[in-house]
Amino acid sequence: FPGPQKWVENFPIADGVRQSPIDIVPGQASYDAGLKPLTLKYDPSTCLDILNNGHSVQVTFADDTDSSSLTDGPISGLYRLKQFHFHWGASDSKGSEHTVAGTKYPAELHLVHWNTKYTSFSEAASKPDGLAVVGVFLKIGGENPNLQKLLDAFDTIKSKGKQTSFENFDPSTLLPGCLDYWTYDGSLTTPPLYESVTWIVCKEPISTSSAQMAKFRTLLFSADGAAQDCMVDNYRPPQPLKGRTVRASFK
Ligand SMILES: CCCSc1c(F)c(F)c(S(=O)(=O)NC)c(F)c1F
Ligand SMILES: [Zn+2]
Repeated sequence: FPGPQKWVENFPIADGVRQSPIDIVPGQASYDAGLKPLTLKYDPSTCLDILNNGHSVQVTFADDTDSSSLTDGPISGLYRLKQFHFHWGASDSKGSEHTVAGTKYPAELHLVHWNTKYTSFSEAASKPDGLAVVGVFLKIGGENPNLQKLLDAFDTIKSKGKQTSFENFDPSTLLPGCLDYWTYDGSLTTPPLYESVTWIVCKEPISTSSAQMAKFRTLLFSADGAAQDCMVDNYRPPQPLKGRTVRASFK
């Protein structure tokens, strides 16, 4: 799985006009009074399992009903939660995909939702209005007890392809208190890099501890039996804005 610089060979859209992530420059974002507050309604009973997919740790949700959904904010219609996952660094000095005026956070949470105007996630994933991803930065501060519930499952999903049941987790416990956000049109940040994502990046980070970040780094990119390859630096660097506007939901 080659690094970000090589993706363009197999995925030419890597050099596309609406690639993600980006560096968000607050002073250059335009406040849009028409942007609504986010409505996130998550039902813990839709939480299914936790998986090491070889690129990140992912928690997957049942998306056969509207029980866990995103509405309002910059989007129209209803988007269903499919999964959430993280990106992080080899040290606390890097790891987030989006940056804020050049500042890197140690990690970034992505809550992936798909537009129910389409019949499934996989149909929506390649459409220009198919996905809405809520991004939440993690900063080093106090230990996060809600995050700890995820970390406690990591020993059983250390290597690529490992999966274990993970039930009754409420993803809203990983959201910041303030849901002010920046929004822009972008893409998946891993191949196939589809330009199908309405990005909604929360201004306020959540806290995690350095010890908790170290736990993320115990995961492996590699499968059982293969040479151990620590899962770190699974973030794509910021991409050119190419004339896009970043809107802010707050002054
Ligand atoms: C067809 C992709 C399968 S679901 C998925 C994912 F696995 C992922 F990693 C990202 S990301 O690009 O890394 N973060 C925004 C996504 F957006 C996703 F929708
Ligand atoms: Zn992601």
